[in-house]
Amino acid sequence: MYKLKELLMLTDKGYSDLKKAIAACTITNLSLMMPFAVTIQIFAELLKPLMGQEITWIRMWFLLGCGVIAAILVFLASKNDYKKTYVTSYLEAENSRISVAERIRKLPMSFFNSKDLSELTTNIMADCSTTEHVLSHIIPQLSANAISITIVCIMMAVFDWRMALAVFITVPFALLIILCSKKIQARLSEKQVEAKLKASDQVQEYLEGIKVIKACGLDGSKFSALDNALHLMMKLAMKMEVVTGSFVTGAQMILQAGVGLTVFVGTYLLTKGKIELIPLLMFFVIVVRIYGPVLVEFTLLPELFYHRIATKRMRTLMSAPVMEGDIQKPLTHWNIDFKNVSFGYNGRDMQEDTVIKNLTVSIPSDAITALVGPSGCGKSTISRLIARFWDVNEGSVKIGGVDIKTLDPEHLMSYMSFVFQDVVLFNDTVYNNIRIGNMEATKEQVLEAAKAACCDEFIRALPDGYQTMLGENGSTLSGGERQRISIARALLKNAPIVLLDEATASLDPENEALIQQAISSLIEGKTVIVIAHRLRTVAGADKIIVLNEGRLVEEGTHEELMNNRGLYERLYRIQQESLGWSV
Ligand SMILES: Nc1ncnc2c1ncn2[C@@H]1O[C@H](COP(=O)(O)OP(=O)(O)OP(=O)(O)O)[C@@H](O)[C@H]1O
Repeated sequence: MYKLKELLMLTDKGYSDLKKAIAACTITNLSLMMPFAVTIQIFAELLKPLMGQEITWIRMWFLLGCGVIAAILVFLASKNDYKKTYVTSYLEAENSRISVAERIRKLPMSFFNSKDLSELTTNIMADCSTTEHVLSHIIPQLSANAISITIVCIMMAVFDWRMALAVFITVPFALLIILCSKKIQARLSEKQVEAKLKASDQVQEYLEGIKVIKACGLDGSKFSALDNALHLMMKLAMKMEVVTGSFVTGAQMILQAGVGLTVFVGTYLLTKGKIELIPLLMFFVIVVRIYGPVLVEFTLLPELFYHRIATKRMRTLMSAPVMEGDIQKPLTHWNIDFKNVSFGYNGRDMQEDTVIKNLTVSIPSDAITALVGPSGCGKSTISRLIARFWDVNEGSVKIGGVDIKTLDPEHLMSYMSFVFQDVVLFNDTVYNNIRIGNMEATKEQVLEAAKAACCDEFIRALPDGYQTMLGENGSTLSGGERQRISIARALLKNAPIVLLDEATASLDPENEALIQQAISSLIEGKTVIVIAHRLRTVAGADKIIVLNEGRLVEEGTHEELMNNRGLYERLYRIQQESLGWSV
């Protein structure tokens, strides 16, 4: 049984609930035998005239009374069974969804580089639903049926072992067919799951890229890729049904042969005078009744095989190593030091993919530091390393002298605010989207942050003001408005380190002025790291770090770097010249 807990990836509570559910289901199954036993007794009573005996009416009334009591007991057992199986399985599935989401939150970004979104969605939604289904509809019924079938088998064998043998002899053969099909079904299930993932990937890509698809006239080719993926999914689903159906039907046929066998053996024994008519008739009734639960077992088993694939995927996710570091030590200084840092998105083994190369640089506290350099030189990567979205492969990043690898990632995050160019807004109210910055903030604080980020005016003009729903990723707002909401969020967080990545790059001058004003409130008295392409926007920074191909090439103030006449001066000059261009 312990293996079952591992196999189904259950929590301790889930496992103990499953045991209760199996017990409840077994009780229901056994209680269902009571009306059946009463029916057989009534049946035997009714057949008495055939044997030249009289019906005992007192006994008949007694049996009817027993029937009513049995029906009440069945009702109570089913009610208990329902509560124990369904309610607890839904709770367990909810728990496993939460633990998967929690795990995902703790995984390093490198994990997400190798996984796509639809696979993770499948992990959280479909795999947990499979667990839900297996816990509510499969395991308790399967176990309870197996227990009650065994009890009936033993009882029948005690009564007449020859007849019991005739009834049950076909069961192992039919079961063998189901077990033999396990490998084929598992292979097909895996293919089917892959096809489903591919199809949901295609649907997602099609919907996300619908603008580009239309603009570039890709409807035909992109749609045929989607069409093919959906067609493959349908084909595999049908194949799966046909294969599963064939095995189950084959097993059913063999099992049903037991009815004929029982009649044959029974008639033989009757003619030889080795069995009475009434017990024989009882066996005939039982053989029809008992094959029902056995058939249910055969249809449930393939579903259990399928569940193993879902748990395999969940197991991979749950065993992926989380980010190291659990120190919650409060940080008091905000100077950031990179020492001999090397980093590549594909890990330390892929030397040719190294993005940051042996970088040693300091970012002073309570000052504005700009990261500049040609596109792809690693500016954003450095900001990701500071936030520990990724861990360095070599060297160290220290904040206030503490190696951030030793810190709990969530604790570290509490010291940082971000403003990125692509703002993520949630399908929630404007108010809640700002409050995400600090869930403990009061209403006044939220409004104050919105005002400081120049959002208040446009938010009040929205149909429901702060309570306006934003739609998916705030699609109803302009780029500048979205950006200001993200600044309000960062302001509310009031973290000592602020990372700004190209925050004003794609905005018109009016919006840019508003955002500059919002940013000024945000960065006041903070350790600020700005990533900028347009060098004139960072000319006033306290320190400018110039990178090229992942290496530090220059550092200093704007004046110092201009005097150096190096890469910075060259990039600055080119940008100034381009300002004079017109289209
Ligand atoms: N998630 C990722 N996985 C693999 N490689 C990545 C990833 N993100 C960035 N890179 C690569 O790392 C290198 C540096 O990227 P980065 O975004 O840090 O440059 P950047 O200087 O910020 O560029 P830009 O100014 O164009 O935004 C690039 O070659 C890029 O292709």
